[in-house]
Amino acid sequence: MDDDDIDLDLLDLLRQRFGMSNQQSDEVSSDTGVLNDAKHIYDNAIDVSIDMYGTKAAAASIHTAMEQQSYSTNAWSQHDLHPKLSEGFSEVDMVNFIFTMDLLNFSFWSELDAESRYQVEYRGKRWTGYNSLVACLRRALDGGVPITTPRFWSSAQATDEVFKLVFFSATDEQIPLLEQRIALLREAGEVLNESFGDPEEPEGVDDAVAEKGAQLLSAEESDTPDEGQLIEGVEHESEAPDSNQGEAAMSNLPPESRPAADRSQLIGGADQESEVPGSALIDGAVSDVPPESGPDVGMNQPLRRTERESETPVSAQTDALTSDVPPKSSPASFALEAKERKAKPELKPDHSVMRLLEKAEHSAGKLVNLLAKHFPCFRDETRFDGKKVRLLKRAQILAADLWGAFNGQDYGHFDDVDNITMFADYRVPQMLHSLSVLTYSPPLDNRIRTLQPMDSGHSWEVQLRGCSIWAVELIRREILRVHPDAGVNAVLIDFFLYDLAKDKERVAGGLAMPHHRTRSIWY
Ligand SMILES: Nc1nc2c(c(CN[C@H]3C=C[C@H](O)[C@@H]3O)cn2[C@@H]2O[C@H](COP(=O)(O)O)[C@@H](O)[C@H]2O)c(=O)[nH]1
Repeated sequence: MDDDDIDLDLLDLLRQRFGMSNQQSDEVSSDTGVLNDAKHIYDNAIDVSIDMYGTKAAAASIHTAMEQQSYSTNAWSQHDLHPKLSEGFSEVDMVNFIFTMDLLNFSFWSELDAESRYQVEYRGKRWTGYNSLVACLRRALDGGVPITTPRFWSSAQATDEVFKLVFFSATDEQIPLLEQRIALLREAGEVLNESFGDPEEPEGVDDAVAEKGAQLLSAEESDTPDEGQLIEGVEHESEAPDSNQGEAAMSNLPPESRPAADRSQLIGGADQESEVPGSALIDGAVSDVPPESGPDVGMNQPLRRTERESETPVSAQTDALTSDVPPKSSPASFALEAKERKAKPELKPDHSVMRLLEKAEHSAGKLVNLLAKHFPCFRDETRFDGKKVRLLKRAQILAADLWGAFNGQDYGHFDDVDNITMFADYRVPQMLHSLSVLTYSPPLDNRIRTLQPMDSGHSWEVQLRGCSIWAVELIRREILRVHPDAGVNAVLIDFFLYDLAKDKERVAGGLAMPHHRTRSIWY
């Protein structure tokens, strides 16, 4: 071999040494590295620590409560707004809905009070937080906008105005990071089309069909006064404040296409009757909520699960702020109404997300790594103590939501779902602190109590997120140490803690300790 020849073996060795191996371009590991990175953060954290006694007590209480409630993946479908096969969603509809949802599943917290904060009107109720996102998606689908079809996002019909109507608010506050959400959808649509699209499928959305979807948005009047339909025609009640670009853009729309916003119906959520009985605090776990401050929702008082089946689930009631209005028909029946009312545009199914799932070969870890590899917006990584750390919250919750929605079958079947960690958001850390699992240094504690934001990537934020992941891992290990057959994993513990946090927030008017405030697309 003379000097000019490239030593391909050496090149391959170097590529593999520096993680550039072209093998990786075809295959991904099933190891996400998140748990190891969380342990690294915990081992080097100085402002967040994990209390052993609090962790043991929380593990016992969480296990008891989960047993009492037979908490399982079934809880996922008990959420009133989550799409269900039984409602007429096909498998591809479900997969695309969940991908869209977890693409945008971040940063819903608001500086405003319950009445003024961003909220979405759907099925005669007002929804906030995570539920506001799910309500937006369902409302758009009811209104004939193919918001969960990836091909639509980068099509000519998906204008900024259309997106802004999808997320339009029942108050003056628009959804946080609206511009970023629109950009993420377009970017993800391009990636899906380029890397996972079906060559036989048309490049863009069928214009005539998408045009009908857009027309439904701006129709002058709907035949049936239907909260579920994107509301058209009525003059926007108030001029959009300058700071609210999204609303301002909408106020530039022709009046007939601006969403109505009848804010007179808003009823404060906090003074709503509590559905969930108050209950003794969790044995052994000291809560931040002093007893005299009113009933707290401990974990040993099972949520009235039957109510969750028949009524808006407790975790969603925080977000249902208005008077009862008979819930809107489900998308399946709406589709029939739409056929009578207008020719509901039938978009050809977009299988690109399904192809992405097939590439993961029923490995949640591979799916998470594929998402991080192909989609910058899922690449939830940062640096801590001089080391790159991966947290991958939305990539992991996407795998978990599929697992929950399909009850671990079909497109929700993952052989390694137990390797998925807690999802490092802002809600579960708050719950872990209120259970005395996480403790904070005085300056961090003060920063959170005084509602001062912290930058994305700040050491405090990374410690909160990493230590939360590790704390849930320790809770999982403790439950299985005492109850080897408990059948819990970090996903179910996380889902349970999130739902519990929402229940406590609804019943106790918010947890005594607020959550940390970072405006971020990562969680
Ligand atoms: N760790 C964790 N974080 C979660 C969820 C969920 C909802 N999951 C549903 C699926 C199954 C469960 O039963 C839930 O019904 C949303 N979030 C995050 O919280 C924040 C929103 O909070 P708030 O503004 O208060 O709604 C935001 O960062 C959002 O990404 C979860 O489960 N775990």
